Amino acid sequence: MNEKDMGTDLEKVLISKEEIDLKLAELAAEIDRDYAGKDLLIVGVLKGAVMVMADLARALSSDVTMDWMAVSSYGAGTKSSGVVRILKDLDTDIAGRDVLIVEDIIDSGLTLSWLLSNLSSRGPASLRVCTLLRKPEAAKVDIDVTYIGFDIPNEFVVGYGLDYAEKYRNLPFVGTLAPHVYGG
Ligand SMILES: O=P(O)(O)OC[C@H]1O[C@H](OP(=O)(O)OP(=O)(O)O)[C@H](O)[C@@H]1O
Ligand SMILES: Nc1nc2[nH]cnc2c(=O)[nH]1
Repeated sequence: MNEKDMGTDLEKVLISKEEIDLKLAELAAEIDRDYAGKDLLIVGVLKGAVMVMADLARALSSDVTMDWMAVSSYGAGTKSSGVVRILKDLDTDIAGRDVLIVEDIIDSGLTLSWLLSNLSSRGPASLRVCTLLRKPEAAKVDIDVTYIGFDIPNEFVVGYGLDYAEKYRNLPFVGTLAPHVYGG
């Protein structure tokens, strides 16, 4: 799907596919450097992080292993409920492993804060976070994030994995929705 096919649903493109590709290449180079000689496990948080995981993993030169977790903190709407449920747990035992959580977005930070405490209780050798997007103005908790793609304004965004009511995940860019779409 491209920008034209979005019709009147899209308000604006915030981050283009080209900007995302460039940023992921930079982040991948940093990660390659930081984990040289290590056996890195990257953990994608479903569903939103699918695109970031796929593109980041292919931009890395090092061999990594990949695993997935699905958690739910949002209902059908656009606000975090703060209540996190595991919908799918890791297949990997992460005790003693170097683990990098890969997220599409940190908004309130509630999901990640919960995930960090859950995964750190499993005894990884190291645990860090990489996110494509972060909304500093929306933060409800302070989180130490090692790899950040873009800090963005406090607006609801879709595309590149991010949905509204399960739609728009397949847009190759990140954009904002027209207020009439979500009743904003
Ligand atoms: O910082 P927070 O306010 O907690 O928001 C961030 C979370 O929200 C999104 O997931 P969502 O719950 O929408 O599920 P999805 O990835 O399956 O779309 C996103 O992928 C993060 O995991
Ligand atoms: N689609 C989408 N999901 C989110 N989850 C947390 N923040 C957002 C956002 O801005 N857009």
